[in-house]
Amino acid sequence: MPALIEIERLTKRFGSFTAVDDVSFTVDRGEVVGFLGPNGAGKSTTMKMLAGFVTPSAGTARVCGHDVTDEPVAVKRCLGYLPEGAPTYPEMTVAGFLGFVARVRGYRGGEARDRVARAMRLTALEGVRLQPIETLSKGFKRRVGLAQALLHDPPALVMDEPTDGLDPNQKHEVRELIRSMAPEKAIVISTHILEEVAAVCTRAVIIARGRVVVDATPRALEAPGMTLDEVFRELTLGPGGAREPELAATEAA
Ligand SMILES: Nc1ncnc2c1ncn2[C@@H]1O[C@H](COP(=O)(O)OP(=O)(O)OP(=O)(O)O)[C@@H](O)[C@H]1O
Repeated sequence: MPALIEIERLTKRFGSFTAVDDVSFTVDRGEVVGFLGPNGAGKSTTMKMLAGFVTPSAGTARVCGHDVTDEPVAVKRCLGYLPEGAPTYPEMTVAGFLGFVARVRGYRGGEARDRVARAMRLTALEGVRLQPIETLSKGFKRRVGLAQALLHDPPALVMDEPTDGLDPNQKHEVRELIRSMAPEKAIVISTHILEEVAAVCTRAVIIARGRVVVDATPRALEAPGMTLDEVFRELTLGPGGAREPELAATEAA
């Protein structure tokens, strides 16, 4: 059976600048892949292509067997996506926003209420359910983003820095949540926190300058007597290790 997430020679060019360059990897049910790389390496762009927000320039990606370009609606049904910064509608209450997401996803009546209640329970949002999102702390806003990604209980989850902005307790809770969901799902998380990889990931894919430089278990990475931190620096530093396109054409993402 094919993996739930399949990325095959995926490439994204913005003008003459190649942000994602021939990236391939797969994620099976039960795997949590930590997607690592320095700023500007191409992590968010890869995730946006998986979620259908950016069109690939070349290559393909499939989620639950559906092609991200040819079958975008089918992909969205089986994918939960937490974008960077977790954009929401700030003036809506938590319950109002999640109810709206439930309706967009096609749930009505009791089922919609149950889905919203479950998503709020998983992300511990019940206490702020009637609060406008703009009045929440950064960590709680992030959890609202997480709740909308989990609402339809998708088999594939792609999360762009899920613990960004959370305090240590909240980080722990989100990692526990990811761990508890892992057996049933294929999960990709991007992160800059290397300890997170050891804590929740079964595999690490390191990307630099748009290209995959490592795809291995966290344990295999540490094996040659180096910490993950040292391995990361060695693989991603160097000419152009962290980069921004100087004259790259922009494209609305
Ligand atoms: N819409 C766009 N137009 C032009 N260049 C873009 C666009 N989106 C991203 N880029 C460039 O592509 C490169 C990869 O960006 P991306 O956001 O994918 O990196 P990242 O690995 O997620 O970085 P970070 O860790 O800082 O979030 C960067 O150099 C970025 O400036």
